[in-house]
Amino acid sequence: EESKQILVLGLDGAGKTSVLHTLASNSSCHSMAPAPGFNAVSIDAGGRPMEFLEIGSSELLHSSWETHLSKGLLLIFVVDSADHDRLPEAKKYLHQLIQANPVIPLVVFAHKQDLEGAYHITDIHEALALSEVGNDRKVFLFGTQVTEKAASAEIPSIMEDIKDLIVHLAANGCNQTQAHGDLCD
Ligand SMILES: Nc1nc2c(ncn2[C@@H]2O[C@H](COP(=O)(O)OP(=O)(O)OP(=O)(O)O)[C@@H](O)[C@H]2O)c(=O)[nH]1
Ligand SMILES: [Mg+2]
Repeated sequence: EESKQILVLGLDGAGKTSVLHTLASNSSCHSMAPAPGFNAVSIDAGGRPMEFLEIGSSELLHSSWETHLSKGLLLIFVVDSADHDRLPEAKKYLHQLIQANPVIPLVVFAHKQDLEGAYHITDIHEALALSEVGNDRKVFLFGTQVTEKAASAEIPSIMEDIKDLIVHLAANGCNQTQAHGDLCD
């Protein structure tokens, strides 16, 4: 059986790899690049491996992204909260992605909160039209940052909390087959 993946997506430069590194710190993990534009990281979560797959946004145009989305456990979407000009593009991209899977839980990282002018999560919620991502979907939104100072120190507690949530969602989240049963109530 194919292992289920947690997908890490977002526009180029949004901070996908940085977020993955932070989630992986304090855990045993190994990473590899299965193909250009792909970055696979396996993180040990209490003895249970969790597979993360970062896919570069340019790869999605010519790869099997719909298959990845339809089979994924969870979608992590990273957005640069300070890059106001590209928010419409990020919104369009996100809505295109989630069309491929009406129930995959969505965790949005309103990232780079340390930057001046970064939008707060309420503005990001609006800009990405998160109220329109579907009624059958669990949606979470966090303001995050990975500064160099933080990278050298302990994993920020918000990241620990998000990681706990991701572990929980990955273990209990709805996928398409479960959605037809009663496991998602
Ligand atoms: N200020 C600030 N910069 C960040 C933060 N997170 C990442 N960056 C910077 O943003 C740039 C892109 O980060 P990556 O993690 O490589 O982004 P990515 O989405 O993986 O990029 P690609 O894989 O190239 O599409 C790098 O220069 C990071 O140092 C953050 O929280 N705050
Ligand atoms: Mg990257």
